[in-house]
Amino acid sequence: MTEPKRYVRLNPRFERGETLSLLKTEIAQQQSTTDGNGDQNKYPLPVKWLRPTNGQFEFYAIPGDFSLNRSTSFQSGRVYGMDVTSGAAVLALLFDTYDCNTSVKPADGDESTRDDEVHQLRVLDLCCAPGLKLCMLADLAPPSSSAVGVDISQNRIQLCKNIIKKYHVNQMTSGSKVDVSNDNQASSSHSTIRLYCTDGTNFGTKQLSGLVFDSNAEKQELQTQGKRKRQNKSARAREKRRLLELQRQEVTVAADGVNVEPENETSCGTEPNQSNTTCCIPLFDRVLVDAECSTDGAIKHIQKREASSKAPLWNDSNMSELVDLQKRLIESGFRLLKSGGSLVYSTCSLNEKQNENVVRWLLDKYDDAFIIPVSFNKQNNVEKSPSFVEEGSLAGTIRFNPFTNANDGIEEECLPGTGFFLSKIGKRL
Ligand SMILES: C[S@@+](CC[C@H](N)C(=O)[O-])C[C@H]1O[C@@H](n2cnc3c(N)ncnc32)[C@H](O)[C@@H]1O
Repeated sequence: MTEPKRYVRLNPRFERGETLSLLKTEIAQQQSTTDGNGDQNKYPLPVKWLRPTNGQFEFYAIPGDFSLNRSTSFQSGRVYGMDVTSGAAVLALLFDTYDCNTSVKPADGDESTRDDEVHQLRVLDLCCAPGLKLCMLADLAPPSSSAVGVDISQNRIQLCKNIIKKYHVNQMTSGSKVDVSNDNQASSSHSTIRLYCTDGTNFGTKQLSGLVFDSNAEKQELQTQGKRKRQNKSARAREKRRLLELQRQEVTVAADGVNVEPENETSCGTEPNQSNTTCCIPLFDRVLVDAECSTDGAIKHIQKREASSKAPLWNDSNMSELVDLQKRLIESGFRLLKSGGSLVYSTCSLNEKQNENVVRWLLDKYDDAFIIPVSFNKQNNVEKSPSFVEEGSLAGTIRFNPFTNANDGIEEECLPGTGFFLSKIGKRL
């Protein structure tokens, strides 16, 4: 099996030209120390089939054998190592120009439109760790939006925290560390990110708990403790108190009905100002359910499994448990979605049971759920979708198939690094 394709997404906090030029130099340097075929000059190569946002490409292909971890571009937080398919899920969730029935047809370099250009969004990522999609959601949502990430795994949520600190909290301006003395600017122009370590299948149904990170609180803490890397005892206690208070406020907002329509819709479906509303949190405009899956589409996971005899094999019994978890996750995400909002369900599996069948199950159970067909063929100067983008067995759903025989050079260069399924689902008003 060949090296899977690899991609980076540029961190918008840095000047793009500088980042691309640094990356190009680093690719050339690594290449000169290995037996490359001299073909590396073309990298980093923009991924054209994913339409640019704000006139700028989001993703660039890099050589499959480039050691990203060792590069300054990566270590300094200028680039995220992230597959294009993950980007496709985030863009489909935030931007309606990927919807098949939208009339918006951007011209070359035009800005993509978001259904809700000016208003801040409340976004939920129900299986968020390690957090690359969550970071992208927070980067591309309108200013002052809030992004809430939930994950059941403590280890993975810790990883997620570190990634958010690296890319969001420590770096707010071009090429420099965050100016913690200017907290207003920092918190008003970027999305706030909160992380909960808890079970996504029942998030919001009972007393809210598990808030482990808030990006604004983290910035304030940086301000208080300066550049010290390790927190002392009192800083940890202060952080704990602050998070508990923020968690309490998240619930109070819904219970008091402070946020007028449509925020007075709550996850418990109860009206504001009723005494039993303390268990409720405000619903979300957008929800991502990037569910736990068998990872059979991910080339690097396949390679790992081939190399290890310990990797779990899927049988009827654990597969049906997995599908059951996926159904509970998608149902929970749909319950937390506002009417008129949209949800993306995705996996890095190409197995119909974990994909189309889970979505079919939701559509059968909820009359107000419907598919919003998505397409990636409206990108610049390209009339048809790349051949590795296929429609799933359920109309309007999308599969990225990296095992396709790409039929032209450009497609070949920008084949996804993983098999991936995504479906966009709306909730009727
Ligand atoms: C495919 S990964 C998510 C990747 C992530 N969206 C990203 O882009 O970095 C699936 C995640 O689901 C989490 N998970 C599994 N069961 C869960 C549950 N019941 N509630 C919340 N998260 C869960 C796993 O810990 C894992 O981190």
